[in-house]
Amino acid sequence: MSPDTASAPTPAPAVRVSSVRREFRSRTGQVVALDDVSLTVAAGEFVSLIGPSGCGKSTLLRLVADLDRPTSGTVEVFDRPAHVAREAHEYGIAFQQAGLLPWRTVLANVELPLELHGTPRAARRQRARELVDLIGLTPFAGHYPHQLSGGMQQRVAIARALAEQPSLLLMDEPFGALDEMTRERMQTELLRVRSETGAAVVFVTHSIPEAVYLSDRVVVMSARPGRVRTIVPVSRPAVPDGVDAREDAAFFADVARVREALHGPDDDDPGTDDLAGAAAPARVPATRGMDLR
Ligand SMILES: Nc1ncnc2c1ncn2[C@@H]1O[C@H](COP(=O)(O)OP(=O)(O)OP(=O)(O)O)[C@@H](O)[C@H]1O
Repeated sequence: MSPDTASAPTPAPAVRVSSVRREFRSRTGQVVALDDVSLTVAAGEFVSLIGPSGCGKSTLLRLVADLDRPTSGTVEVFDRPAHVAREAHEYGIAFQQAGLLPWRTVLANVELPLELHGTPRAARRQRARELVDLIGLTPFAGHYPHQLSGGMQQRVAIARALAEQPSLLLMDEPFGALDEMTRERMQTELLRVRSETGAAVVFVTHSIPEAVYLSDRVVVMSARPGRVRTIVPVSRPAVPDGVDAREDAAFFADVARVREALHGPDDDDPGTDDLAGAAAPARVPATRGMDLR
């Protein structure tokens, strides 16, 4: 049984993944990327997926996004099959590469989904201006992607993902390519944008501190075949104005809990995956591909 089945489901969760298995066939044989994965994400909740490289985080996100279909099991978004939710433009997607169109300005990139779905010109321009303002790039609205820093490009990608007022944002390592300072600013920005929009977020990351800082819950996955190993609720205490939550003792305690969950004693097969450091002391991680600062 998945650890998530213990939590009481709300009437219309943003995401409900039930007993999902995803197998791939390749020249070298069959790969079981996900096995018996169940997960519920409440409306408005921020959930991060973390786990060793190849454990199926992106595969799970792609299934939720209806970019792929499970071999067995079901994926529902707001109580509807994922493909129905996608057709209803229920969610926005931002991946590691900002994926902006180089020949379109910031404003025109943000407008793109609205244009594709037939929103009249004046309405889409107004919405794009609001979003560009929300991400603090109004002075750059007429710039082209190559005139922006990596962090700015990522902000544009997030604004574009928000264009259709999605109730669910799916993000796959959106800050992975950014330097540390920009990344921290973007994390703060994302929390602000999310609190203004009320969207649920499913966020894939390799960084334990990033997952803890952003999330209400951190889903720790085991190495292939990917399963939900455990789900760590994050305490997120209120901190006084001017204090960064990343400097709070509760933050460090939660980081340690996620780290211990990743390297816990219940590792099924520690010798064959990227959690080769599973037997090492929890605070001396040796996980390849993980950012364990
Ligand atoms: N289209 C595909 N065909 C064959 N195998 C695939 C395909 N997509 C993913 N896989 C395999 O499924 C497993 C899970 O891949 P996935 O990209 O979901 O992992 P991940 O946890 O996101 O990895 P990373 O952290 O390195 O990005 C891997 O072994 C991968 O090689």
